[in-house]
Amino acid sequence: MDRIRLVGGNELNGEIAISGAKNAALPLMIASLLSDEPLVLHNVPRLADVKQLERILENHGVDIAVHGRRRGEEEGVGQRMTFHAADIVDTTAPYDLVSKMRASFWVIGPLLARCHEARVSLPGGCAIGTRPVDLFLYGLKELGAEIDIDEGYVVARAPKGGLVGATVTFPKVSVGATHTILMAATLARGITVIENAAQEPEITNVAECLVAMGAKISGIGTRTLTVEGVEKLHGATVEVIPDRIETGTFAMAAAMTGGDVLLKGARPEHLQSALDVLARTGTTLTSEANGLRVHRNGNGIRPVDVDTDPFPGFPTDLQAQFMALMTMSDGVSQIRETIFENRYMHVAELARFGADISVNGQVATITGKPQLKGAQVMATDLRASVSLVIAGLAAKGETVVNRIYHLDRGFERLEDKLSRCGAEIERLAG
Ligand SMILES: CC(=O)N[C@H]1[C@@H](OP(=O)(O)OP(=O)(O)OC[C@H]2O[C@@H](n3ccc(=O)[nH]c3=O)[C@H](O)[C@@H]2O)O[C@H](CO)[C@@H](O)[C@@H]1O
Ligand SMILES: C=C(OP(=O)(O)O)C(=O)O
Repeated sequence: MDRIRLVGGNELNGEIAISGAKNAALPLMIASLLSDEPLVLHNVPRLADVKQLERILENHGVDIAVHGRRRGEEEGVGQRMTFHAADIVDTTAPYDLVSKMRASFWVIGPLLARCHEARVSLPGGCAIGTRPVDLFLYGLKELGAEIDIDEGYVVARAPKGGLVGATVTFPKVSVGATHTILMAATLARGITVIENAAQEPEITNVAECLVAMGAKISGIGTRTLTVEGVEKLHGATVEVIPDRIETGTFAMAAAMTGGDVLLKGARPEHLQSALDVLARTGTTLTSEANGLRVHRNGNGIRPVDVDTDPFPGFPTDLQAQFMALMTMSDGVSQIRETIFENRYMHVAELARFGADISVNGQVATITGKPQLKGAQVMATDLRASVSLVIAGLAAKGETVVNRIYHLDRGFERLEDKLSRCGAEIERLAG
């Protein structure tokens, strides 16, 4: 299993190109199931999760083409891919494919809408809590689906003539359930109103893609989405938004090591709450025409308290990285994780660097130290893994991060991007 070795202590200086967002690319790829015409996606990141979803879509009969880099295009530019679901040949998403990744469960929406049936294994994904699917099932039932759970599979059937529009009021904000019901509703008969919808930028990216495919959606970017079902969707060409979690991760890395980094292509408005928090730590953030500049000189890191929340709040996917930063603050800070009940797996690993963190229920209390020391650590889930890399970049001496396959699910060319900015970091194969 590959590992990452790094020697901490170097400032980060230079430019990092932000990749396409994993959490937008995945549902956009899934949206291709809704039409028999090709969906072309630009800026798709090269990630293990994208590869895994390709396998799942191919199993349903989707033809996938990756187009080569064009002359004059920068190396490392996102992939341009075509997804053509001319015929859905199989409406089952099997356990061995779906169990590796949470988002693969979302195929249930388009399959049910277009083929009127779906058999999808209960999902996997990062082990950060129980992650139930009750909100998906509630929403699909409201649209008229009949649902059974059979040997670990959700078996869903639409009524004769297909799904029927309805009002779906989520008792809790869910990104995945919003994506799924939104996609399903585009081909349902009549009007669907999704109340208490997630407002994450990735939802907007998908909603705008669906509109480009001929869907009728209003309220995009708000808590209430209204969808007027249409008979058919057509092909479209859509760009994946830049990854706000990758942006925030590198911003926190630069805040921790010090230095001056331009995050090229970043969209600050997609992570304003996280940037506001970073500014309060004493980091200077400047929006520039081609991205976001992050700068911290030798000043200390001020402690800041944070609660995670659905968008536009502070993202849970940046909680671990922010905790890493707080381990070297000038005082005591508290983080309250409100989205997932078990997203503190990195705490025990950060302690190996000498970090002082205690957890009581939802709240982690971090007492900052002037210096961390490099250590052997184990990556536990995607964002936890990168928090260990950030800690290692600032720690004195050598760090080895084991089990980095989690990182490859969500960070494109991480070592390359960091080493170009002066980090001493390498991948050890095997
Ligand atoms: C691939 C992808 O985009 N993953 C993101 C997505 O995950 P994901 O879509 O899985 O997260 P949700 O927004 O659905 O989860 C939010 C909360 O709702 C709960 N819940 C969810 C569904 C359900 O049926 N019942 C239920 O109780 C979850 O357990 C969690 O406590 O949003 C999360 C919250 O921003 C991010 O951390 C993940 O990176
Ligand atoms: C939790 C994440 O991914 P997933 O929902 O696929 O587990 C993530 O992207 O941080």
